[in-house]
Amino acid sequence: MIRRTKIVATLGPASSDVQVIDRLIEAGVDVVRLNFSHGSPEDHVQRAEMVRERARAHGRAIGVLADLQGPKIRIGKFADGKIHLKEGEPFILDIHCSMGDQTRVGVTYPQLVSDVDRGATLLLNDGMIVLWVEKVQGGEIHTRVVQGGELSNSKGINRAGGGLTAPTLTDKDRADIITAAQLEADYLAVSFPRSAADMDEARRLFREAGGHGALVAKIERAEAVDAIEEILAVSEAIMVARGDLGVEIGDAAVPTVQKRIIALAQKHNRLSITATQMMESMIHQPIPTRAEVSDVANAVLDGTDAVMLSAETASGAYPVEAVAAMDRTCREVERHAPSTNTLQIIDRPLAGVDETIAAAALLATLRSSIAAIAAFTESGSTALWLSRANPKVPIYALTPQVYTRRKVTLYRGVHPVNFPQNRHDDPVQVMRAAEDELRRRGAVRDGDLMLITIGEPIGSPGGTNTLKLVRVGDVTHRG
Ligand SMILES: Nc1ncnc2c1ncn2[C@@H]1O[C@H](COP(=O)(O)OP(=O)(O)O)[C@@H](O)[C@H]1O
Ligand SMILES: C=C(OP(=O)(O)O)C(=O)O
Ligand SMILES: [K+]
Ligand SMILES: [Mg+2]
Repeated sequence: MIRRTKIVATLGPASSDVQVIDRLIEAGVDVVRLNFSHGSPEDHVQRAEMVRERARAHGRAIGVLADLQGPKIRIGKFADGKIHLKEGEPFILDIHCSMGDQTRVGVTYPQLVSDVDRGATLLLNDGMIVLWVEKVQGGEIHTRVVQGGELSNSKGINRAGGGLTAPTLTDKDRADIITAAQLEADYLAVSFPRSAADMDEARRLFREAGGHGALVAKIERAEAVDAIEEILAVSEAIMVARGDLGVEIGDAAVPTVQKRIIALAQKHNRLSITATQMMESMIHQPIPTRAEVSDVANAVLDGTDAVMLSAETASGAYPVEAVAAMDRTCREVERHAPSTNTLQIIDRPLAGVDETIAAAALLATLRSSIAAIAAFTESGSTALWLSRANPKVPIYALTPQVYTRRKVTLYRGVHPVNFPQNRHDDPVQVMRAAEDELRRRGAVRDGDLMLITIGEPIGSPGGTNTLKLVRVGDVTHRG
């Protein structure tokens, strides 16, 4: 069975050459994430081009998600790339330091010195390293290591209890939005939004720069959890960004927030990505822990559209194995799990014609054994409605639009298919061609039942109004 939950993999130094990208694609990556917190704009442009070139070679569509850094404070770089901090040692965050060593490191946000005082606790690398502030002296924050460990280049710094003062979109983000538009990002992820206004501002800048992609609100601060409904109203997708979120609201609060916001996204017909530390131990080990497998499985059961890999694929030793571990976990869970939220779409008042068609399609899959759904779509909206209905049957989004094929890579249960069509085509011929295409792909066989959704006129967005139940290979309906 084809996997319904999508896999997002962050690209970095461990996943930048053609061989690794090819293996990631073969292992089943659906969307790549370019993390603008690391690397240069040129690196990201090159990676996006390489991924698209390799995706074409594999006959696949792969989405590109550009993730802005946001107002996150980060440490600078180390001469040796990383150091090892031991409990009890002194360590200095120094705004004038350009190359770090065992005693000190730079910070990206000089104002940090006025934001912290003696007694503050600083959490580095999503809370892995804990520093206690002893004194602030000029441009130096003198700390004592409370919890040590490995500290490498550009790791984030949070203050325990949250409270960042910087605005959501930094000057770097504004420049990176232009790069994201130039590399035709299919998704733009905004870090640390507090409100709908932050998302509106990012969208305005992205559209002004010519960006066509959808917007992802990263839920990673307490204010965003409180403002979740207004943020969902103006975003196509949310990310449960558990790294920073865990630091801000406490790790123990994350699982229930995750469940709540995935359910809300589903209810509002929005997409959701579950992110961070999903297969963390695979940075160093070829197999995941049981706890990590359970974490991925639970996100699938929560109904997330996608599960995400961060350092596992960006800088870890086993990027391909990490994708493979996610892939087998998702498939196994999907085989046994009941389809979540299935009846929600049928129970609630239906808003539009396309939503009604999606509900009818879902009902058909519950009553008959349907092998696949072929959805003709221009903008992807029919595919989104069908995906929100969450049938157990694969949904093939048939579209001539390359942007749409790349966008639906994130939609749970939806698989993009390149399908040329135009408004003068005869609908009967078009549907027959769809049947042949799915048969050619092995998605259906002669004798199977399949559903087709289509609108009139063919090739115009938003017009889906027809649901057809077809027996594959049956010549009588072929007109
Ligand atoms: N483009 C990149 N270049 C270098 N290192 C990267 C890149 N992307 C990710 N990484 C590494 O992987 C780690 C985890 O990835 P991610 O979650 O994307 O970043 P972070 O947690 O730092 O925001 C990063 O801290 C960094 O060490
Ligand atoms: C995905 C996240 O954001 P980033 O990796 O950019 O810090 C997170 O905080 O979980
Ligand atoms: K980021
Ligand atoms: Mg974050």
